[in-house]
Amino acid sequence: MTDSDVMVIGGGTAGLAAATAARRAGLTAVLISDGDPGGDCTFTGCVPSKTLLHAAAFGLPFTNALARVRHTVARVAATEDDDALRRQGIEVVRGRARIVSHRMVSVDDRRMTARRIVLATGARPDVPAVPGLDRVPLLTTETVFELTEAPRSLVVLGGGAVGCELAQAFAQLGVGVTVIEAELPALDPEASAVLAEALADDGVRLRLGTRVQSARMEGEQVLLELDDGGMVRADRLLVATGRRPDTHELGLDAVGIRTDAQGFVAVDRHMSTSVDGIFAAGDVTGLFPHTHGAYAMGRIAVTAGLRRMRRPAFDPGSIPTVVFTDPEIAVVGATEHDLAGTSARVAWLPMTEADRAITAADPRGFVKLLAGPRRLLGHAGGGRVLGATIVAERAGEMIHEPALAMATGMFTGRLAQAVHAYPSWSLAIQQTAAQFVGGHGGRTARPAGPART
Ligand SMILES: Cc1cc2nc3c(=O)[nH]c(=O)nc-3n(C[C@H](O)[C@H](O)[C@H](O)COP(=O)(O)OP(=O)(O)OC[C@H]3O[C@@H](n4cnc5c(N)ncnc54)[C@H](O)[C@@H]3O)c2cc1C
Ligand SMILES: NC(=O)c1ccc[n+]([C@@H]2O[C@H](COP(=O)([O-])OP(=O)(O)OC[C@H]3O[C@@H](n4cnc5c(N)ncnc54)[C@H](O)[C@@H]3O)[C@@H](O)[C@H]2O)c1
Repeated sequence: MTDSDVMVIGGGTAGLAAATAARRAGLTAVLISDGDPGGDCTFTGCVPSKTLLHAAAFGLPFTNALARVRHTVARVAATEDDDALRRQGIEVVRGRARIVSHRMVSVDDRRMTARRIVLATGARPDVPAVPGLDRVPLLTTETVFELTEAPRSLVVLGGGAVGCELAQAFAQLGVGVTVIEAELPALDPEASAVLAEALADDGVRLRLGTRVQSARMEGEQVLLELDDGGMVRADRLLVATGRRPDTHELGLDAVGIRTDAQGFVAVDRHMSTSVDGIFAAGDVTGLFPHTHGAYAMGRIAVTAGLRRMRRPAFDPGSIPTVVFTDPEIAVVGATEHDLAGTSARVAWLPMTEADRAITAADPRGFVKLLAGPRRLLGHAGGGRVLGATIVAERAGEMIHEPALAMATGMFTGRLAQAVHAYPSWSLAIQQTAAQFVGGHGGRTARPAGPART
């Protein structure tokens, strides 16, 4: 006899999704959380960063913007606190869990058993091994939202999603920001170019293709020496160079759970780890480090074990990602450089030709759709959607149409036929898709190749 059907370790998005899915399936669920339920997304990730971006774009002063962040975090956290979970029948245990055996977990002196265990312990900021970095005061996403006063200057190490979003927000709040990025992210190069220009327009200084060699304090300021011979000084340093799995003292070795080279827990498509009865979901797997991915994985970690046939599986292929800068950068599926040299075709529409962008006086960006031949039918009907990159003020909303087309195997001709409202941002999707089945505004689809317009 076990204490519960499902025991979830970690109260972030993946853990909450798993516990809720268990209850919906009529199973008993225990959620072990070492902090307030909500995890990274609510307290140190999506919610504070998107609130800050919004407050900065709205022109709030720094202290008001950070106060709004704290207020918003509290509001969201209240929707998923212990009481809210107990009302759903989820037993919440506070503390740091450790796996004892493939059916048993301990929290302090308490031992609990379950038929199924879900690891959803997330990830933490990863600070690179740069000489001197361990001796300078630095901010990470776990501390940056606690600032109460604006620094005059901020250097951001890492120009990924965190680096770009927070650099833009801080710059708009009046802080002098420099971003140091070793390698350009694997975005469509045209998307990177628009983003770089937008950041520069907001006053962000970009030091691309360079690494930090050493760090030290000089008076009150942090001084970073770069491998291109340059130096950057700033009042504060934000390290945003990626994340490592939070498996510290979790006891993975006790039961032989396999991890990859970076320590992320290895799982199959059904979120099963290498140990029978133990599943993993969310950032701790390193599979798709976004909240909506964590949510999907958390549900699958429970529901896949309930079925023998047509078991739910995690397929990140048609799940979009959005960087919430201004303009937004949204991507689903393949990019053009992924498909260069294949029989795929690409259609491109600059937002300068999209009436909604013109009326909004923000014609930055473009829509790029990629389509490939279908079996037997080839490019008839425009081919099936293989990917999209959209850069636009509302790209994060527009991307869901090509994402849905991918998930349902729709061909681009259908997107072109569906009458879109004028002048919506999404009309640009119809106009781009029309290039696969005739043309739009003198533009027609061309073979995918090295990115060009
Ligand atoms: C600044 C920032 C902005 C972001 N913005 C976005 C965005 O806009 N959109 C998006 O999709 N994603 C965004 N993300 C990513 C998103 O926050 C994560 O992908 C998501 O929160 C991961 O959820 P999770 O449940 O896997 O992990 P987490 O939310 O990290 O939850 C894991 C929980 O488990 C707890 N825990 C760990 N070990 C134990 C243990 N042994 N016992 C008990 N509890 C334990 C942790 O304390 C934590 O509370 C952002 C991230 C950051 C840092
Ligand atoms: N909108 C969103 O969905 C969103 C927003 C923020 C964060 N996130 C997620 O949160 C996680 C963390 O984001 P992140 O931006 O920290 O990680 P990231 O992996 O997205 O980017 C880290 C960047 O730092 C650079 N870098 C690494 N070491 C460096 C060094 N020594 N010097 C200079 N540059 C270096 C890398 O080249 C990379 O571009 C990611 O998984 C991301 O997907 C998502």
